[in-house]
Amino acid sequence: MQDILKYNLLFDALERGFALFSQSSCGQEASAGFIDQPVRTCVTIPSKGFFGCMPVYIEAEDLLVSKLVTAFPKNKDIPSHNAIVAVFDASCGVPRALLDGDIITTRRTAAASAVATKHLVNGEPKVLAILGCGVQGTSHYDALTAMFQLEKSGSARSNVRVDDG
Ligand SMILES: NC(=O)C1=CN([C@@H]2O[C@H](COP(=O)(O)OP(=O)(O)OC[C@H]3O[C@@H](n4cnc5c(N)ncnc54)[C@H](OP(=O)(O)O)[C@@H]3O)[C@@H](O)[C@H]2O)C=CC1
Ligand SMILES: O=C(O)C1=NCCCC1
Repeated sequence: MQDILKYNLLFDALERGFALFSQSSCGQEASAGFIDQPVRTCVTIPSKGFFGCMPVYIEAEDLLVSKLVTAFPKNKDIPSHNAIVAVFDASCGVPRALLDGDIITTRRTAAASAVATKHLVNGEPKVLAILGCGVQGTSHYDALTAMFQLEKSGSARSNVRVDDG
């Protein structure tokens, strides 16, 4: 997954996916087929974290896919987020693949931020500052520096601990 899921490929795929999802969601007919993606369903594990299920039907690929993801923010020495992605054939319902979802979560999230920034930013961004050097802090640095020609970029661990209750 590390070798396959390059940011430049992800940027293009996400832009196409977001456009199709938006068209499908407002009932527009898209020649590239529709996407049916309900909001993630979550089960809460009290004071520990959550377990989320993220299904989608992608007509153009004839695929049914679901990510299953856990977020246990208090994990120490093991990742706080863990995921698998199950892929089924939408023509017959047969399972086709079970993928490690960790790199997919790490990079897709950051690539989505980079694509959103490209469309929302006013002008060409020059400076990037990231607070926090966890998995997403690091992947956002990689994705945003891959997307933009920045003059200054950096990330830092926060000395301020937010009280998470
Ligand atoms: N929308 C999406 O698709 C996704 C969203 N996420 C969300 O992004 C966030 C980051 O995830 P990820 O990077 O994987 O998690 P990590 O556990 O790898 O990193 C957590 C980050 O938060 C900081 N942090 C944790 N607790 C505190 C605190 N009490 N006060 C201040 N900083 C704190 C850590 O700082 P330090 O290193 O100094 O401890 C670290 O930078 C989470 O909220 C996660 O749920 C994640 C994946 C996908
Ligand atoms: O959308 C995702 O993927 C995730 N969102 C919140 C944290 C878990 C993964």
